[in-house]
Amino acid sequence: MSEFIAIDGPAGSGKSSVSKAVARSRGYGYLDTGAAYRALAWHVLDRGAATDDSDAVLAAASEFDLRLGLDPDDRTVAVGERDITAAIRDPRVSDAVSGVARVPAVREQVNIFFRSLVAGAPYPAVVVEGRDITTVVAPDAPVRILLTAAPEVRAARRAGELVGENAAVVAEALHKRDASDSAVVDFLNAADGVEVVDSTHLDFPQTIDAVLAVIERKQGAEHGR
Ligand SMILES: Nc1ncnc2c1ncn2[C@@H]1O[C@H](COP(=O)(O)OP(=O)(O)OP(=O)(O)O)[C@@H](O)[C@H]1O
Ligand SMILES: Nc1ccn([C@@H]2O[C@H](COP(=O)(O)O)[C@@H](O)[C@H]2O)c(=O)n1
Repeated sequence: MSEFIAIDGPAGSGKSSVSKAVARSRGYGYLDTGAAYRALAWHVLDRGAATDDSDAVLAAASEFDLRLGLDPDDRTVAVGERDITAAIRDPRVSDAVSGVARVPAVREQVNIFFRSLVAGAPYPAVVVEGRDITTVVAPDAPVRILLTAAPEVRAARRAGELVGENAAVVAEALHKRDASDSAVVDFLNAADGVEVVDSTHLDFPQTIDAVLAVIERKQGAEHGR
């Protein structure tokens, strides 16, 4: 049975890039839970429905053959035989994804999927990142981290990734998604026992080191080292 390393935080805080690097460096698995929500949003749109129609979302979720692995070097996401790895990063999906994430039955369904993936993982631990991982999906995980950064820093980092997109439009979309998502789960405040890593003034390697330091300290305490 794999151990959860639970990481949550707001949009653009570095959850996926930092978690992946941490998983690689420790030989752990990596689970991008946002990819599951994005894949479902893509699936709803692909069926010609809207993600603000919760009946349509539930119907799509009942016929949702999601394929998502734990290898930090393989980000492939598929629904059935269709590879949607790139499509789920499209702004059209980013704008629609909060609609599927606010349906409670969807959250229960994907959480069961996440726990079963980790339970059967061929790794000593899996770095699992998303917005409710430290609080809902794995509240008993030995390592729980809230990764954050100032809103303007997160927006600038995200704008830097999206070549050709207007920085102000990117920032507005990111803040809008945070506002919508934070009505469903609180990923802006650390729950009891959750360590905060604030990367506002850290570069990427320093952020990885800060997360690794928390993991080592927590695992050391857990195993009496
Ligand atoms: N400490 C850092 N310094 C500089 N850039 C960083 C740092 N941490 C992350 N980044 C960069 O910020 C961008 C956003 O990171 P990432 O996509 O991992 O965030 P996220 O929290 O997974 O976002 P979302 O929830 O929207 O998917 C990436 O380009 C990443 O390389
Ligand atoms: N644990 C999670 C993970 C994601 N979401 C929702 O999915 C969207 C996309 O997530 P990214 O990490 O890929 O940006 C996110 O905006 C949430 O709506 C979630 O609710 N819980």
